[in-house]
Amino acid sequence: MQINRPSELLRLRIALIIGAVLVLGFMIADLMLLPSNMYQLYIFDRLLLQLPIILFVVAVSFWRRFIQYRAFIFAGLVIALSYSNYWLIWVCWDEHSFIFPYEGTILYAFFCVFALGIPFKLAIAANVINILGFLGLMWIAPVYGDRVLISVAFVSGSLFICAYARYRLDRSVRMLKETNERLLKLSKYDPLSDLLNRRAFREQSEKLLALSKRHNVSMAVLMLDLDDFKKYNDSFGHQQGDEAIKVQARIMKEVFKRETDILGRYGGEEFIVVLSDINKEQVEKHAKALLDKWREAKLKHAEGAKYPLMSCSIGVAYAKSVDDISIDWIIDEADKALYKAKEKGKAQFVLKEAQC
Ligand SMILES: Nc1nc2c(ncn2[C@@H]2O[C@H](COP(=O)(O)OP(=O)(O)OP(=O)(O)O)[C@@H](O)[C@H]2O)c(=O)[nH]1
Repeated sequence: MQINRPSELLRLRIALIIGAVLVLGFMIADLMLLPSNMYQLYIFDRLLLQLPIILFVVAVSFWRRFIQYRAFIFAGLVIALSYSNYWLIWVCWDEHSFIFPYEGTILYAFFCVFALGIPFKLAIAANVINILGFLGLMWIAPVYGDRVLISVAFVSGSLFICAYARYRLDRSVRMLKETNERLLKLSKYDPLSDLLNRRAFREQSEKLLALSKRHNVSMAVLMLDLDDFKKYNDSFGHQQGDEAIKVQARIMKEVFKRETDILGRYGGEEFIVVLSDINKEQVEKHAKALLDKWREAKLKHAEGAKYPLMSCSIGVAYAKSVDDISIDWIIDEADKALYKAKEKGKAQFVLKEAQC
């Protein structure tokens, strides 16, 4: 699925600014807790280290490849913020014997992983680096005394839960996307032939007609119908009939390969193709190719069918100019041509030059 870049960028910038405001908000609470001789040190860490780091990332967000690399940048951000916090904990303890709380590390991790959206694998990597940093800090400066072990367990446990929650969330989002794609496909495609269903076909052909009108190009509609299909079904069974429908769809896909070609299942054994910007000779060539491919398929027909091999009849409506035509009208013209092809003996095509 394609992400909407401008709104995603804006959302991330707002999240970063909220992060910066939270750092400032926590400063007020922390300053009430800290002895005044540590203000300078604390303000240095928050205003001259952490805040510039966040603002640097805001500035980097204007880089044109930011969206592509954002996960790595945010992983770097959470590591930088956590290590600046470790530095503060260490200096507070080393120079002032003050026990600075470690909870900020956990807040940074949850904020960056969930609000900024660091994906699971990078969240694991960043959190492992941060846990190792915390272990190192406790090794060189056992700030929390006999609570060191429980502090290490609390930080490691919280960062692990953070990464695991990200894993679950990523998995749920992935499953939701897959389900959505499946539902979208089901709502657009006929499951048996894997061609567009009637509704989706109509939508797309209306769009193609509008486009053809704008560019003043031609349009053709081919209506295909399997010959004596009732007899085939009655002889070989419905399931075998379904196989013949699949062969028809395969043949259509082999013949019509342009991105703009619209292929649909119009009804039971009726199929439809809409082509744009094409000349009459090319359309005739395609119709012949469809008939040839049926001959090559050599699908034995039922006893009593007009031909020994399965075939289809094709009605073609060709409009050199589409200025005044509607999709219903040109389909109707193709239907009339199909009727003629059936009348003339089936296994052939009839082309009608459509003029309003
Ligand atoms: N197996 C199968 N048969 C289908 C499906 N949809 C429609 N049919 C059958 O298609 C047959 C269409 O029969 P008719 O409309 O009488 O046309 P026909 O026998 O092909 O005769 P002509 O069109 O004159 O050549 C019917 O027997 C339907 O049951 C389907 O999805 N699967």
